[in-house]
Amino acid sequence: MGQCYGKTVPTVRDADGVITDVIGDSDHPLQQTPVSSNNLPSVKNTPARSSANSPWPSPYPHGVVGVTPSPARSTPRRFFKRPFPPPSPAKHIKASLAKRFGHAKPPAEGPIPEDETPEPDQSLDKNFGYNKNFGAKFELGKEIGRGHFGHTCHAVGKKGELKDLPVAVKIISKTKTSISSSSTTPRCMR
Ligand SMILES: Nc1ncnc2c1ncn2[C@@H]1O[C@H](COP(=O)(O)OP(=O)(O)OP(=O)(O)O)[C@@H](O)[C@H]1O
Repeated sequence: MGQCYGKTVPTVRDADGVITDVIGDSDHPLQQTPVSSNNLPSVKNTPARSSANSPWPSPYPHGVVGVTPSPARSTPRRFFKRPFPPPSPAKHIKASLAKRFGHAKPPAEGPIPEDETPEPDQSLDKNFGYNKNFGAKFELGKEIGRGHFGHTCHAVGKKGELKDLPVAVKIISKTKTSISSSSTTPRCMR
């Protein structure tokens, strides 16, 4: 068990000294593969040269002897090293900015305007100045919501243009901002 036994293939030597393998039994030989005396297949009688009588026709046109040269020889040379570096994407960005704004200089950094033409009654008061005298200006009510930076409370104005008007006051924790010195920064939102 576990051993491999090779099958002895009978051979026939012709008058030229060419040895031919005989595949199949002696009564019904299936195929004969000519080999030379050095146990290599005989080039003279290979099937590629004797395909005229083969039931499978050759894909090459008739009369062509040998193998067509490889088309790889006619492949154009590839240059892996680029003569110029690829264009910088920043140039495209600058060009698009120049096309949009009329000059190559990008707009000055700053807060992005939320609304081009805000209506007076819909704009938010973004000034943080209610930490002083906040209790004198607004009557703080119950909490109506919470956000990431703080919570929002209902309030009513006591004086000024917001007198007796309901407002929403967002109280931002001091730990979430660095504007005010107090622990919380009330922010009035209409
Ligand atoms: N003007 C308002 N009127 C009524 N309710 C409001 C008003 N502003 C805020 N709220 C309520 O308070 C909640 C929290 O508001 P807030 O502005 O803190 O939310 P947020 O923008 O998600 O918070 P953050 O910006 O801190 O993440 C809202 O979900 C809303 O229910």
